[in-house]
Amino acid sequence: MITFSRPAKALVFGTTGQLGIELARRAPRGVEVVALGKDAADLRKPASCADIIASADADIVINAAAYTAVDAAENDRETAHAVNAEAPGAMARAAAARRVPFLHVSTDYVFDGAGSRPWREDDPVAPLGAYGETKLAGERVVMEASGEHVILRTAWVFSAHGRNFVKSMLRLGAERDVLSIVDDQRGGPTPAADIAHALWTVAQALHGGGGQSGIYHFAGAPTVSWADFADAIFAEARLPRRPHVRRIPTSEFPTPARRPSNSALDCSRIRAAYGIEQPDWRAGLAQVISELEEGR
Ligand SMILES: NC(=O)C1=CN([C@@H]2O[C@H](COP(=O)(O)OP(=O)(O)OC[C@H]3O[C@@H](n4cnc5c(N)ncnc54)[C@H](OP(=O)(O)O)[C@@H]3O)[C@@H](O)[C@H]2O)C=CC1
Ligand SMILES: Cc1cn([C@H]2C[C@H](O)[C@@H](COP(=O)(O)OP(=O)(O)O[C@H]3O[C@@H](C)C(=O)[C@@H](O)[C@H]3O)O2)c(=O)[nH]c1=O
Ligand SMILES: [Mg+2]
Repeated sequence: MITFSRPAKALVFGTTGQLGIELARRAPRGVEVVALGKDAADLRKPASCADIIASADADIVINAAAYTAVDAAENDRETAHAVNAEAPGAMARAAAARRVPFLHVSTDYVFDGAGSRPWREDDPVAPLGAYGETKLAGERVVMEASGEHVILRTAWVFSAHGRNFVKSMLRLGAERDVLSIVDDQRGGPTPAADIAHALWTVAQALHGGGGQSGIYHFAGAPTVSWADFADAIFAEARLPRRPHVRRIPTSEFPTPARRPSNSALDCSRIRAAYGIEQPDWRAGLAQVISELEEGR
């Protein structure tokens, strides 16, 4: 468990999502967490989120809220832009005015997925869809606020809560003998618990006066395809019968939003700056599945 050397008050936006839940569970010693759900802070109203920061007397602000429905965003760009870009911008400016660090989360979907080399933080961005575009716009306004900030780009997040690929596979796997899963999109599945730990580590460093602002990549290892990930899920889960994963190309699984083929993130910068290692997602997967099976 992380311990802060001086007491701190952390304002966390987002309580019901994968990351919001894990941030609350892993709150470091010495940190008072004030977590705000949509009822208390609606990111569709950026100015009201900024007002909360302006009057909160917090030492650190973490944004775990976002519009994450990748396909729905294609037809709901305005809402996605308000939540993923305008609100984080307003929040970052309010935090900067109070000289408080702002921690924000972004995505591998800012990249177009070309090539096979893991993406570095300063590689060219070119999102393929509305979700990625609005998240990229969010990164830019957070940086332009010019306060102390860390933007953690992560990928393929999973946990026992919320909507994610692991839970989708367990649900579909209980219903079908064969699942067709894309095998030509590769990335690093990332346990939400490990992202929470990384963010609290960064928060501790910034609060203690160390730590460098900027964008950092943080995703699980090893890099796999969605089909590989599905196989690993079925190997770990205790389903009555193990479904067969049929490996298909993306062309056989049409979706409203395009996804990157290569989503792998090079995570060396955060190791150098903060000593944060890439987690092995297989350990996190075992934990998430046992948490889900205990809950049954
Ligand atoms: N999920 C993934 O695979 C990935 C996620 N990310 C990023 O990581 C971060 C955390 O994602 P994750 O925890 O998985 O997301 P979830 O979809 O699990 O949770 C999103 C959270 O945002 C909240 N939210 C949505 N709209 C609003 C709004 N208008 N006002 C206030 N709160 C709102 C939701 O609240 P409610 O439930 O009430 O709607 C929920 O608490 C995000 O920045 C996301 O873009 C990056 C890469 C991959
Ligand atoms: C359910 C299903 C999905 N798929 C494919 C579709 C897609 O390419 C891939 C994963 O599906 P999902 O809907 O979970 O993926 P998606 O919602 O695109 O997940 C993304 O969410 C956002 C928020 C991010 O930031 C990304 O990092 C990424 O995690 O698997 C199949 O091939 N077969 C299936 O039966
Ligand atoms: Mg999805």
